[in-house]
Amino acid sequence: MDEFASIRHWTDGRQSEQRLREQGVVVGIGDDAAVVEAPPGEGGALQWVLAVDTMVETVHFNAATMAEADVGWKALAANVSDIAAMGGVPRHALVSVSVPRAWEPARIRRLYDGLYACAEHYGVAVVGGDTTSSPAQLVVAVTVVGTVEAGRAVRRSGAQPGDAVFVTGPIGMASAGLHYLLAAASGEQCVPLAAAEAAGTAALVQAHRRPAPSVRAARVLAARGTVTSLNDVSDGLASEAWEIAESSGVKLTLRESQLPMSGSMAAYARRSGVEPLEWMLYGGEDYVLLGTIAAADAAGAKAALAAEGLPMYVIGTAEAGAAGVELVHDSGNSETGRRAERRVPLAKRGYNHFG
Ligand SMILES: Nc1ncnc2c1ncn2[C@@H]1O[C@H](COP(=O)(O)OP(=O)(O)OP(=O)(O)O)[C@@H](O)[C@H]1O
Ligand SMILES: Cc1ncc(C[n+]2csc(CCOP(=O)(O)O)c2C)c(N)n1
Ligand SMILES: [Mg+2]
Ligand SMILES: [Mg+2]
Ligand SMILES: [Mg+2]
Repeated sequence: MDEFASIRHWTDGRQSEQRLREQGVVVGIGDDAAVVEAPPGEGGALQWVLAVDTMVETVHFNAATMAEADVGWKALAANVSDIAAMGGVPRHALVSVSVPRAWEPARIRRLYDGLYACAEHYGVAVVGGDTTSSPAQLVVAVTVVGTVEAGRAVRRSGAQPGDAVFVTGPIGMASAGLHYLLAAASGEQCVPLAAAEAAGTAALVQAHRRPAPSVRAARVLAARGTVTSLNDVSDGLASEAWEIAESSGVKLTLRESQLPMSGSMAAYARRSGVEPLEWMLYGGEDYVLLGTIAAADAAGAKAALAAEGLPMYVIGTAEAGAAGVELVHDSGNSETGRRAERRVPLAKRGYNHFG
């Protein structure tokens, strides 16, 4: 199959006319560039929200950790997560794939199975991309275009002293899943989900392979007008917290006892002799949101999300002071009343491509 036949094989007839119409697609896959209608805002102008993120074989995944469809899902999801982190709605995606010569077109077709599944889940129209060969590794770069109500994008820089700090889901699971997958890997085979089910790590593996960005939660939160900053957790909680702290000029104090830890992660950490806090603070790829909100609205926001079946965990506070992040070790025995609190500065550490 040549390049053009391959592109058709991967993308032809994958999305309904209705989805494309809904996202104002005038010219989709098949011309020099896509053309989409500038969406009219409901009750006000919209602004564009643009993001691109790349996944590279051996850096972001390998043959054992993810199947092709997982790579497709996650490549789009990582971008959808960045749009969510601005309070926006993801709409259009451009997909660039650089394919090793040894890869059959059927493998990329499977990548598109996952990518289109994610696109459908979040209402995104895939409108184009680019295709090249690659000397060795697969590279997937996805660009997502979204919209946000004019002037309402939620930045990293708005956190105020007194705000509550929150996350929209458990953290550390994706990293624990990766730990399991790397340990369970044997040869070039993708570790089957059935093996993870038997090992009690299926939820962790799925968190790693199929992250579910908090678009809905971000929209509910942003509409309240009380959320002062948002960041999605790609490089790890500590690293993202540092970004908010530095760009907002505040100190974030996180309470260890409030960090949402999944039961399966805690159980797997115990079994494998790993300190779970390491995954939660420095693991990354959670694609939940970390943010700050006016303290007076924290309970109201939590209730509004709960009404939609969405979690929100208050994990700390923003304070005046030198930009930085502190962790309060407060996981002492609350029954005996011995809660010796210890504050430690949190290292500005996380996944770093050049670190
Ligand atoms: N090569 C580049 N050229 C121009 N801008 C870039 C480049 N790489 C990153 N940026 C910009 O730098 C900022 C931070 O990018 P970064 O990729 O760290 O954020 P992120 O996408 O939220 O995190 P992650 O990639 O870890 O998910 C963004 O505004 C991004 O658009
Ligand atoms: C095989 C394998 N080894 C290591 C990792 C861990 N990892 C890679 S990139 C990244 C941060 C997010 O990426 P980015 O900053 O590019 O968005 C993390 C935590 C993995 N997923 N697979
Ligand atoms: Mg990025
Ligand atoms: Mg981000
Ligand atoms: Mg990163």
